[in-house]
Amino acid sequence: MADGLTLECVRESLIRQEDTIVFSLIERSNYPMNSPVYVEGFADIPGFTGSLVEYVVRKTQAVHSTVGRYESQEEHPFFPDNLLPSLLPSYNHPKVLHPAGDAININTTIWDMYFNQLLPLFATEGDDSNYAQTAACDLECLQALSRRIHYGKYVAEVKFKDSPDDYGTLIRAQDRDALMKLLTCEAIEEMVKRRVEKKAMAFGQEVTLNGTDKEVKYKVDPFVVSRLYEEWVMPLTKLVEVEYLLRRLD
Ligand SMILES: C=C(O[C@@H]1C=C(C(=O)O)C=C[C@H]1O)C(=O)O
Repeated sequence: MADGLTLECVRESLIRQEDTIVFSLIERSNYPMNSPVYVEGFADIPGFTGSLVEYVVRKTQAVHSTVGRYESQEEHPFFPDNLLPSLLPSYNHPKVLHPAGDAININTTIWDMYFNQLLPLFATEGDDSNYAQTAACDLECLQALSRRIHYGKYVAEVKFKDSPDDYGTLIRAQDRDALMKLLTCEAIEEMVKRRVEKKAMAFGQEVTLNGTDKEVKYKVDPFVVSRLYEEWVMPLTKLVEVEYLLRRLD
């Protein structure tokens, strides 16, 4: 995103990212829970002791880092240790964020939320042995959620630029609670919740050719998607916003 960062274009990006999140949850819902994917040591991979999903995320993100994925300020790896630098020439991604924000990475919290809170809400019980496919879907969900939540840095930057005096006073006082209050817009949050619920209905509807089906079935419960946003996605985005603002004048 170029220098002309506005709240409107930041909000548009968040709206587009809702589509990616809803679709990634729908893709994951094609598989049951497949719990062996999450059991440490189950895959018995030589030289590796974690779970299959951890293996897939680590290896995929390691490859992506060698082609420059994490040079973009919009991207955050789940396992930042030991990532290799990019083999390609720099893409010259515009650096619109304050460099002190680069250190903010809450993917550990996102990982925990996804596996311990969200997945049990929407994955059906069962095991169909599609472990690699399941782990690949989890990776897509995690990346989509991580990108959206860390986009809070852009939200914070644009809000700071729009009202530098109001934010500046609170940043100098390092007043976390007041910053949270100032950046919160409840009317927007209400719209986000309603919109993602509607998207889950529209994108996840089972389409049939005969019009006699009385009960519409959804691949992912629209209420779960709305709850995901209310309880985790928006609060974590705002947490990133506050963390970013606290460092904005460093
Ligand atoms: C993104 C914004 O800032 C805050 C974060 C929101 C979110 O995570 O969706 C929504 C409203 C605000 O509380 C905004 O004002 O648009």
